[in-house]
Amino acid sequence: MAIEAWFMQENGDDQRLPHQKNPPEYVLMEELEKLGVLYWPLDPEKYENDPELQKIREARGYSYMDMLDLCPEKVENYEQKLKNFYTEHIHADEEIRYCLEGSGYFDIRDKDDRWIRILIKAGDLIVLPAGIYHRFTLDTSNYINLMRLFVGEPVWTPFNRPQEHHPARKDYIKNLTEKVGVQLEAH
Ligand SMILES: CSCCC(=O)C(=O)O
Ligand SMILES: [Fe+2]
Repeated sequence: MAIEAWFMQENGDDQRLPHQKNPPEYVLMEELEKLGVLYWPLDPEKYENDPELQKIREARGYSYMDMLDLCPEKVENYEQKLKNFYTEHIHADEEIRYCLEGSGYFDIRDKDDRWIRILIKAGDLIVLPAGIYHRFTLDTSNYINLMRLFVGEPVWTPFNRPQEHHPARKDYIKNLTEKVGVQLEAH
């Protein structure tokens, strides 16, 4: 199964709706790859003892892992956390999430600063590169259970936009410029 992604139609509607354009404009994995996104489809039933997951963790140094079961009973400051997740931000490191149950949307900015909405569902392991502007929302299913991975001691700190002088942002832009030859405007 491939990952599903599309350019967003931004309007004032509920963030949990798909926000597809009419007609829809889908984005292929190869375009996401150019933006630095990585993706593996895995078997979520096997997550506790999955040689494929193990291989990825070893290859990329993902030594740390924990679970984020996004429901109001299990998460402190649930509403505030959801708000923070949907505030456009970057991190100094990769954001690595493996969806075990439920689903949700990761929105990322493309090279022209357009929002691409990525549907993440059970079995999807996704890596967002350090320095990419992004945000996250639940979808109308209102539930997701995620594995969080990290290289070494985890740092989850979000840096809200604008962050044009953040080293991770500068590095990201530099890589993107070299890779696809685009010049991003500072915002
Ligand atoms: C719910 S995981 C994704 C949210 C996010 O972008 C983050 O935690 O930094
Ligand atoms: Fe994030």
